[in-house]
Order: sequence, then C-alpha cells, then structure tokens
Amino acid sequence: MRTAYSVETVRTAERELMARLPEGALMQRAAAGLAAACAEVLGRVAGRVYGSRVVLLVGSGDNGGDALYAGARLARRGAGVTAVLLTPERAHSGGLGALRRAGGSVAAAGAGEGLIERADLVVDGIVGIGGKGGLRAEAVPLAAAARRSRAAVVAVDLPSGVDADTGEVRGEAVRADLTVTFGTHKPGLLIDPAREYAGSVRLVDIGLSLPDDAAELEALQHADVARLLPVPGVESDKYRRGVVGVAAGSARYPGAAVLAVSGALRGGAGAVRYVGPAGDAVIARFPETLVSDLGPKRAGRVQAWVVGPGAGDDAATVAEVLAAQVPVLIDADGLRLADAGAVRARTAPTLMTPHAGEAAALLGVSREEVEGARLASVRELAGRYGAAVLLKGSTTLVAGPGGGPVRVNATGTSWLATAGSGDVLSGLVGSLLAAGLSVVDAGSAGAYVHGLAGRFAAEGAPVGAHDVADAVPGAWRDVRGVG
Ligand SMILES: NC(=O)C1=CN([C@@H]2O[C@H](COP(=O)(O)OP(=O)(O)OC[C@H]3O[C@@H](n4cnc5c(N)ncnc54)[C@H](OP(=O)(O)O)[C@@H]3O)[C@@H](O)[C@H]2O)[C@@H](O)CC1
Ligand SMILES: [K+]
Repeated sequence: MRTAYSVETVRTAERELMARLPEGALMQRAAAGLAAACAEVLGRVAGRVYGSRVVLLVGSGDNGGDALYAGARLARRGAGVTAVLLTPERAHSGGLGALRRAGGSVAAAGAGEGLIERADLVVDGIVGIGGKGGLRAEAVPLAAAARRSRAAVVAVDLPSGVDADTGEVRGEAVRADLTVTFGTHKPGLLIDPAREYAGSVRLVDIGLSLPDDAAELEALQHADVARLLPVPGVESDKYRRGVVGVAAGSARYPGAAVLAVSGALRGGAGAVRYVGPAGDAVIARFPETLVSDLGPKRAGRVQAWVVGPGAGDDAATVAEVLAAQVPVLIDADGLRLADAGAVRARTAPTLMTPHAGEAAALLGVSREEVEGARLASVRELAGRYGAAVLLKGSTTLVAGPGGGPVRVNATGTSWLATAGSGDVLSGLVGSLLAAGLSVVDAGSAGAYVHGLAGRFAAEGAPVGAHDVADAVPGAWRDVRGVG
C-alpha cells in the first residue's frame, strides 16, 4: 500500500528525526537522493552528467537548499550548474556555499529564462511543503520558460505552486517530468489536478517514521487488491459467494442495465439478480442472470444492491432499495432520486458513486469546484450523507463514512471516460459488496480492477464500456498473478 501524509504529520516526524541526527543530515539524505535521480535523468536526456547544463531554480526555504546541495553533487561530477536565486538574500547559505565550492555559479532571476532555454535539466527548488498558494509573480516566468524548453524538469519534493495537502492548484505551478519526494508521498502527488503537474514520482527514504494510523491517503497496489478479491472455496455455493441485486435501466436506457449486469457478473458474486424493465435485454445478453419484474422487495434474497444506472425517474425503486437491510450502492440517476434523509437513516452500509458533475449537483456547487478540490469534495459528501463516497475521475477517491484515510486509485485511463463505463463499475463494485467486502474496500478494489481493465481494453485506442467489462477477468487475473 502506498500512503500519503499531511504536511503537519511530516513536520512532526521531521522534528523527531532531526533531534536525533547531526545538523543538516536530513537535508544531505534528501540531496543525495535528488542528485542520483537527476543524474539518471541527465543520462537519458544529455547522454551523461559531465558537460551537461543544469539550472537550479532556488527559492527562500529548505526546498531551495535541497536543490543547491544536489546541484553541488552534480557539479562535482562535471555538470555545468547555475543556480537562479529568486530571493538572493534569503537563499540557503550552506547550500550556496557547497555549490560555489563545487564550481557551480549563481545568476539573478532576470537571467533565468535564457539559461532555462539552453538547459538539459531544470531542478525546481522554488518551494516545497512550506508553500502557500500558487507560485508568486517572480517565479511565474521561470515556470513558463521551463514548460517551453526542451529541458527535463525535476521537481524537489513537490512541483512548486501545488497544494501539498489537497492536490489543488490555484494559479500557476511548475510542470515536472519527475518529482523526487522525501520521506513519504504528499496527498497532492496522488490527487488531480496536482498529480498531473508532478509527472512520475520517486520516493526517497530519508528515515522518517510515520504513524500507521495517521495517513491522509492510501493507494492500493496489486498485492493489496489481490488480498481483497474474493476467491471461492470448495464449499462455496452461489449464496455463500453472494447474490448481487441490480435495479437499473429503464425503457429508455436498457443498455445501462446490461452494462451494470456485465460488471456484476465479473465481480465475484455467485449470482446476479436483475430487477427492472430491461429484463429482456439483460437475458438476451446474459442468460445466467436471474430476472424479476416484481420490484426490489419481492425479487428474492440478495446480499447487496446496486441502484440507479439508467433508472430515469423511477424514484420508487430507489426508495425501495434504500429500505433494504443490506449494503447498497447508489449510482447515476439514483444519486439524484435518492432522498438524502433516507440515505442518512440507513443502518446497513451505503456507497455513493458520483462523477464530478453528479457530486457538484449533490453539493450545490459547480463541476469545476469539485474537480479543483476533489479531496475536500469527497470528504464533504461522505460527511453530509453518512455514507461512503467514491468520486470518479482520472484519480478516483473513496472516502469512508466515518473519516479515516481516503483511498485513491490511479489505475484508470482517460479512455475510460466513455458512456456506460460507470455502469460497469457500479455492477462490479456491487458484486464485491455482495461477496462481503466493506464499502471502502469494495469501492477501491473495484475501481482498481475497473481502471486496469480499461487500460487492457484500450491499449491506446478508443473502447466501448462493454469492452471494459470483457477485460475485467484479464485484469483480475493480472492482479492475482495467475494465468
Ligand atoms: N520534511 C522533511 O523531512 C524534509 C524536508 N526537506 C525539504 O524542506 C522543504 C521544506 O522547507 P521549508 O520549510 O523551508 O519550506 P519551503 O517549501 O522551502 O518554502 C518556504 C519558503 O517559500 C516561500 N514561499 C511560500 N509560498 C510560496 C509560493 N507560493 N511561491 C514561492 N515561494 C513561496 C516562503 O517565503 P515567505 O512566505 O517566508 O516569504 C518560505 O521562505 C521540503 O519541501 C523539502 O524539500 C529536506 O531538506 C529534508 C527533509
Ligand atoms: K519544488
């Protein structure tokens, strides 16, 4: 599991470690890791470190200090290193001395753009976890020049200008090809929009020890998901494996029912029960489905419900499902039709799965506001509804009803932004709920497998949602390391 911690938690851990180490040791660890990563990048873009041109963008804090010490290490290996100082009187004095002794030079901010144009590598040490707000005016032309230039951009700890704790980007920020971060991931490195500014992320261990129970974010990896995915034992029958009920589709949108069932059939439940007006379309495609038109209450036993995809205006079915004493996943039209009081009053677990537009409607804000503040939005919704919330997007977030770390999933691909893909996800996650996973585990494991299936199905080309459903077994096998 990959975890990310808030700046406050990092600061506390940093203080504890610093108290036990000689002065400056932590910064030397950071700079060594940073220099090693920069040398690798230079190997790729300039063929070697010796003779390459490196520009350091140096702000007024320790982030700039890291850049200066790393620059000194590169200068000792023969790179031509120039530090552009944004506030010369406040640049890290130890780092500056080390760079000068190693043969590096210093330039004023005004010379920065020209230097960046000719550079092989730009190291962004403008600001790290001490940053507030977007980039300041004096740094903006340098960030723009770095974006235009052919130089590789390596960000120190964080791309300058992004919010470390929230992933929000207010105004300009540096766009990096690689971010070298220290001690732990910061939430902003895993959540859009900041994640996109970070490029690939490399974590350098500097010996920080962080409390297990204080993570802000958790990102499942293959091994974590493999442990969560249900595997039938020899004793299993369909009820022990779980029956998932799908109340979806309408005369107008029968396809949503078919797609939700297609996801549910691949999600590990022993059987899928479909309730609604699209039974013929569902049976035609998936004859193994148990179809009923008697409504959720009289459909027979299920261990979890999915309600809402393509439901049109059928509020009565949504209300009936919400009254059930089993886990319920509410998606799409269901989110609009569900009575907020009925959701809050439920005693069995509930998982809501909005995309940014649906989340915006539920919160009464604009879609842009949700997309710009995804972490705050998903937490706010979970709090308001007393439910788990899975906020879809290029990085999907899953917040539990009672706080705790938010799960983030980055296996998705922009090819997944296709009609019906969410219906497949809702069926898949509902099936995991029926198999007995908690709402947060089902949501995050389902998003992981769904994202991977999207990648496998797309392979760089457009796909339909049914292709994604067809790719789920392959993604599942990949996660479990079988086949
Ligand atoms: N944690 C760890 O364990 C370790 C941390 N290490 C490193 O230390 C870094 C943190 O250093 P830090 O605390 O000195 O803060 P930092 O990010 O350099 O910025 C503060 C300065 O920036 C300024 N400033 C503020 N906002 C700004 C903006 N938007 N745009 C531009 N400037 C802005 C602000 O100026 P002021 O407001 O005072 O005018 C202030 O002077 C951390 O990210 C990591 O790289 C490693 O060395 C070792 C282990
Ligand atoms: K930085």
